[in-house]
Amino acid sequence: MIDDVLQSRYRVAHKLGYGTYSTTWLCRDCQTNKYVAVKVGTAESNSREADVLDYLNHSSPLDYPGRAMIPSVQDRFVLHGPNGHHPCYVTALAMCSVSGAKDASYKRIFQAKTARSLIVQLVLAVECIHSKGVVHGDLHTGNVLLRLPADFDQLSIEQLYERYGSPAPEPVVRLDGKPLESSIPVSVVPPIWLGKASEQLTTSESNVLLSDFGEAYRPLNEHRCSSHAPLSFVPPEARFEPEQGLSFPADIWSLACSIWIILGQRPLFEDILATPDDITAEQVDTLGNLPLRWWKKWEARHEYFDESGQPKQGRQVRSWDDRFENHIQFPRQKAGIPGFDVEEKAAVMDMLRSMLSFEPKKRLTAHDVLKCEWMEKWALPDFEKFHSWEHGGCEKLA
Ligand SMILES: Nc1ncnc2c1ncn2[C@@H]1O[C@H](COP(=O)(O)OP(=O)(O)OP(=O)(O)O)[C@@H](O)[C@H]1O
Repeated sequence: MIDDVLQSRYRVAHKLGYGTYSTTWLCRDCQTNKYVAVKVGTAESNSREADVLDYLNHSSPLDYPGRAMIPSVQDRFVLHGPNGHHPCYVTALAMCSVSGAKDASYKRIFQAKTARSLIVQLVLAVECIHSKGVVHGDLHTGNVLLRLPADFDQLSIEQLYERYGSPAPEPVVRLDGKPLESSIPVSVVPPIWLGKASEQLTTSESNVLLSDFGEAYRPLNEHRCSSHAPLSFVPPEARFEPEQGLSFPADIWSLACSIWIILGQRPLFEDILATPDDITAEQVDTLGNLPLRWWKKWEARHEYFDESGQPKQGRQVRSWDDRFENHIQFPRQKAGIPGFDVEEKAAVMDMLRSMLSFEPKKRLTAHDVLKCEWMEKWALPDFEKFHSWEHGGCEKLA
């Protein structure tokens, strides 16, 4: 696939990564001399994601600042291969995801100004899609991409390889030694890494693209009762009240969990080897009692709590405040990266607490989040230093 030219236009330079239903390739657009990402769906997969992106980019209102963080579909086509028809679409190339930048870092922390700017952009993006009646449905930091600087396009493919490494194909072999079927590629290429470690990312480089709209839905037209987001980002109503259908507040829960991990080092609800019951217990430890109807429905509650709702003896319980200290402030201090003062901590905790109400209807909307004290006093000013709000969108200044 490397070096192929798709549609007589997109030269495949490297692989960016893959998911369940697609592989994304780094290509050079020979018409514009710019790099792009070409997402190639698995055979016979649908083109829903590109349809959602087209809708978000072309439906009114057009003047939401968050539209700048929604990728636009530059081109669409279908490739025909031995496995069938593959829907493809072309978007801007990104550097890496927010979670990728953290994974590339030993410290796993963003500078405070960078974190604030990333959060503003993520909330603006969510406000924009909600205003158009769309729920993202899979919000987490792996789906928050960071744009590349414009001068990246000046690199030739040779210079790209010199700086980031050439593709290194590895042969595909069957463990039983038999020959490959004709539908299997003879080699595969490990993805390129264009990103940076989280603490090295400056505010002016922190330009967000919200990606992966494969799970997006319009709650007014479609009943969605499950969430495919990673376990620690899944809203509790998906577990306790799926029959009610998920809606915009489900994104707000996942948005709060994403904000937490951008501010600190570790997720709000620890998900390593966790079961859905472990996550519910973490949520109760952090946020207090579940609504009674959910509490009664939760069969495993006796493993974590006694009849009066007190944590079982010997179980380590970490409060909301402990988590802020241990997940956000202490790792920052240890990494030598400034944390948040008492006043800012109170404002950010207040905002997150109101986004993490167990009752979906009581959660803030994305629009409300933008009006919170923390946003107005701390986050928006940092964001505005590097971005302007002109032209109905938001453009990078620096
Ligand atoms: N525009 C882009 N620029 C750079 N990298 C990208 C771009 N789009 C996707 N990627 C990378 O490609 C990989 C696959 O992303 P993709 O959104 O296709 O799948 P996913 O979310 O990992 O999985 P799934 O298809 O199961 O939802 C990820 O590592 C992602 O960071």
